[in-house]
Amino acid sequence: MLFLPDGRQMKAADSYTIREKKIPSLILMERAARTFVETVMERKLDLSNVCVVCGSGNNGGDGFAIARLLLEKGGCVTAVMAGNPDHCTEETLRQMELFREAGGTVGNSFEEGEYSILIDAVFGAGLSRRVEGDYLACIEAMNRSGGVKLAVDVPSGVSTTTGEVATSAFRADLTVSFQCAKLGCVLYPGRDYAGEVTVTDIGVDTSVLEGDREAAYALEEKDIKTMLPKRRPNSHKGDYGKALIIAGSRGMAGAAYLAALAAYRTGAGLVQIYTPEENRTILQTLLPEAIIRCYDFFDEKELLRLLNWADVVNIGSGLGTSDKSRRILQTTLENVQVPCVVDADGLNLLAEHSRYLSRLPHDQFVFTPHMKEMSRIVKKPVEELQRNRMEILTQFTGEARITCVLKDARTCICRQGEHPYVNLSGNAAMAKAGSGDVLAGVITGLIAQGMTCFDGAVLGVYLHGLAGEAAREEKGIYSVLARDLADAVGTVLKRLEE
Ligand SMILES: NC(=O)C1=CN([C@@H]2O[C@H](COP(=O)(O)OP(=O)(O)OC[C@H]3O[C@@H](n4cnc5c(N)ncnc54)[C@H](O)[C@@H]3O)[C@@H](O)[C@H]2O)[C@@H](O)CC1
Ligand SMILES: Nc1ncnc2c1ncn2[C@@H]1O[C@H](COP(=O)(O)OP(=O)(O)O)[C@@H](O)[C@H]1O
Ligand SMILES: [K+]
Repeated sequence: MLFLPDGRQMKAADSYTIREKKIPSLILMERAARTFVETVMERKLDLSNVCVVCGSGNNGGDGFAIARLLLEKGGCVTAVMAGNPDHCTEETLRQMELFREAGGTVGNSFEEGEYSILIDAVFGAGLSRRVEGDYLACIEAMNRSGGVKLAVDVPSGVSTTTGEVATSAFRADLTVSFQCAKLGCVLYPGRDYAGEVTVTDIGVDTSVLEGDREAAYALEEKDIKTMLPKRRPNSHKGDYGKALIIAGSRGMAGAAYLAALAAYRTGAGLVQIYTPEENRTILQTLLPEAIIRCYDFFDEKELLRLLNWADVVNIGSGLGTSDKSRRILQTTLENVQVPCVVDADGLNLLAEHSRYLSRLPHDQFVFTPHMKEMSRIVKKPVEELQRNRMEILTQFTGEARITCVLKDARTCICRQGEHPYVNLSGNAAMAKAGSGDVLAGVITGLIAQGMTCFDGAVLGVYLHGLAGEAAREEKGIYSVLARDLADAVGTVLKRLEE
């Protein structure tokens, strides 16, 4: 598992390390600079005309230390103090002095031009407001200049909390981040400004973040094995859960198919689809392994019987928003006693009838909205959600007390009392109809096998992204279909088995 702290959280970890581990700030700075320069040397970059632009905070201190170490490597290096020297931190002043003692010169304004390497050490994790005035002009001039562009810790101008760029930010080819990638460098648009992100170990103790429920995590491939439900030799289908998929409407049999297929591919023992009568033949043909139960009209008794049968329910993919669908959703939300994944039209109906939210019989619900569906639920524009996704998601899950998977190129998963997760797997091949139905099916399949709603959601999203990577490998970024994703879940799980 990786921490993805924002600036405040990283500062807390830095301070903890300085205070409790007795590692002086100047030593951490020296380590940061050394690992940065190691990265430059490993990549055999041209040191013939290096410019390091420094701010007055500790990011600037890193910059001066980097300038000095590159000078020692034989580089031709100039440094620029872009900030107000009177506001320099003690460490930054000391680093500037050391650079001068080593023979370096410090300019006081950045000259636009051609460099072999241009290093941005203006702002790091301490950015606290919009970049304006001389700073803005400096960053824009840096962006117009030539050379390999490297950012120290964070590209200046990117919010470490949201990834937002309020005015402008440095456009890096490579960002060398210390100890952890910062949250804002994995969320968009910050991700685009950061370029490639590499993380170096400078010995900051991040254990203090374990106690901070706001600090975000990301899964890594090595985490999956311990999380995946086990399959025992002496077992039968009943041991891996009965999943009820309430999905599909006229012309939308595919959504039910994809969700059910994905639940099976993920390992669910038995999948039953509840869908309109006209989908019977299609689904029976596409997925003979599933039980197909069909309806012509709303039959409350039958629905309650099915809800009673299931170990996990998945409702909403392609369900439609007719009155019949609404009644099915309402009955399900009010009566289901097992974990329940609500997707797509289930969420659209819920947004129209927000009173259903206050009547959920328990907290074992997983909502899987994409940005537009979430905007309908929380009644905020998509742009606001994109700018401030974590805060809005945290507030929503605090009030609704459910697990919520907010889907996007960087999907975020939240539940009150848990660390939020940001998903780092997947790619743009997945931006295609039906991908979300597959995700709902994967999460349902994991919960069917006994995972909690939150763990099933976190792992499901990560696996779904890995499946996207495997499918892209085989079919290419343009041609992956949602059903390839469901099949690729199998490829990924098999790889993990080996
Ligand atoms: N001991 C530590 O805390 C360590 C810090 N490190 C480096 O220090 C950085 C964090 O240093 P700081 O906390 O000093 O923060 P920064 O150097 O990122 O910047 C903070 C300074 O910029 C000002 N500022 C913030 N936003 C501004 C804006 N939009 N316009 C104008 N001024 C603005 C602040 O008032 C403050 O003076 C990290 O990113 C990392 O590079 C590393 O050296 C490792 C150790
Ligand atoms: N560019 C991308 N990078 C990574 N994942 C993506 C990208 N685009 C889409 N996805 C993933 O694909 C899924 C799309 O879901 P959704 O929009 O609900 O599709 P649908 O409703 O058509 O099934 C989500 O899980 C999302 O995270
Ligand atoms: K920077």
